[in-house]
Amino acid sequence: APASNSTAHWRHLDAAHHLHPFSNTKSLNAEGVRVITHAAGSYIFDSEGNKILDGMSGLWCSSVGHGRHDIVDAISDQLKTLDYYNTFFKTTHPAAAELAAAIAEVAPAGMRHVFFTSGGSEAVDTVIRMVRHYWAAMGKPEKHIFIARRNAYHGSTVGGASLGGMKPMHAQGGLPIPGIVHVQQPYWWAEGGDMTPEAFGLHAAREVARAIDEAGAENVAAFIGEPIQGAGGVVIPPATYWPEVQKICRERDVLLVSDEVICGFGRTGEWFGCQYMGVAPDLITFAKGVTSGYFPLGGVIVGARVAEGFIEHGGEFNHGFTYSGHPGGCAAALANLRILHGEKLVERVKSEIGPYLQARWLKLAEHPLVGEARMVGLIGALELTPDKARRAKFAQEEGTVGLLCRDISFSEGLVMRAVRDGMILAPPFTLSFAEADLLADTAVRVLDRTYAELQARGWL
Ligand SMILES: Cc1ncc(COP(=O)(O)O)c(CNc2cccc(C(=O)O)c2)c1O
Repeated sequence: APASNSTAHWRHLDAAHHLHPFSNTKSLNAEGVRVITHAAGSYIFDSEGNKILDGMSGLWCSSVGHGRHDIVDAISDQLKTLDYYNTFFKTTHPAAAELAAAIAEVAPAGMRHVFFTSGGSEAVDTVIRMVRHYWAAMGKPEKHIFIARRNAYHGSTVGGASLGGMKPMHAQGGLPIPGIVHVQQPYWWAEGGDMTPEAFGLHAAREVARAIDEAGAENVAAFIGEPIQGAGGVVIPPATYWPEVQKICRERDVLLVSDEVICGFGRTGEWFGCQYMGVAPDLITFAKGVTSGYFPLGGVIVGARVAEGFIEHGGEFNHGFTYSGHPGGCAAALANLRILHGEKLVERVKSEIGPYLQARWLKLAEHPLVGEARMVGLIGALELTPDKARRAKFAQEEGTVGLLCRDISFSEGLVMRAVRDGMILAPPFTLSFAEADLLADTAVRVLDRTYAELQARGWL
């Protein structure tokens, strides 16, 4: 039998017992899973001793980097004092109250209330229930429909996956649930045609107006969107998009929900992505970067209009989770926020490491394989194409080139994620300038190797 601390041992146990998220377990087991054993700073290490630059901050979450023992100690101290108690039935605990206040402090003006969950999907599902309850409490129960975008990602619960616009997710489980309308996404590269980005931004925003008017504004509860669509491929909307959406929603008394599970807590160089886009939502969902992934935590930040209506007229809200406000998650988030404040990491994303990496990243558009390079704060994407002028797709099945490039990147010691035939990036806020240079230099090598491989296959 393989040694108990060997790759073979962990692969054996994993293949025999572990069903992975978003995976084809059969092909994963045939290929063999990579065992990540530890992490430090901007790096992850696998059981074969490979050191890999974590260009995705895990899954968009490790904002302050790996191995922060001050967060670990804060969690440990909290759990030794209070391992668990709930926030149902007229109880709270210090960390929950303190974290709600600390989030209200950094949230956009007027957003002073927080509902806690264990992750982003639960936060999104909470919004569906909270918003519909709000409108009913306002005497308008018919305002129940949500407008969301095609190719949006809002989680993997029945509600979150229904609000999301990813067809493969809808196909498994008979989704979406009723009362959800999807509209065009503001994805200029693939859908902008001959329009300028500015014109396309307005065009995509007006799809929201059309959808609301078709459903009847009196039946529409809210619009939900990610400031920048993350899992959809880092779709950065033209600057004209969000202000127009906000105007359209205000004219029709439709609430605005900013899903900031990825964009929240500094990823764009602002505390929240809606601030980067210049809009003021009624609700914000968050998770991931609120604890830098050290402990599961998510939630909803509620603005004045909904909070006031909800508190004054909502009565008992029949919704919540066992771990809503878990002491461990709250302690992790408080320690994480202390680091974000103490090391001025949001400003660092906005004014130092963000601009530095952006300069290197945007230059990649000069590479023959890259049709567009885009980055805001520390979230970016490359669009690979065989014909830049036509923004053409590859002849091969969409995603084939992306996965090839992703595998080459891993072999070169850099994690980048593939989405369709693009590469996406979201490194830790603590990335050093030297690591940013290493990342950019490696990306060039990855693109060169991918280009050579495509030529060898006759695909270019
Ligand atoms: C905008 C948004 N909203 C909700 C969720 C759901 O959060 P939870 O996963 O914590 O339930 C997300 C999560 N985003 C997410 C999750 C898993 C993988 C990837 C990827 O890009 O590969 C992205 C997200 O990005």
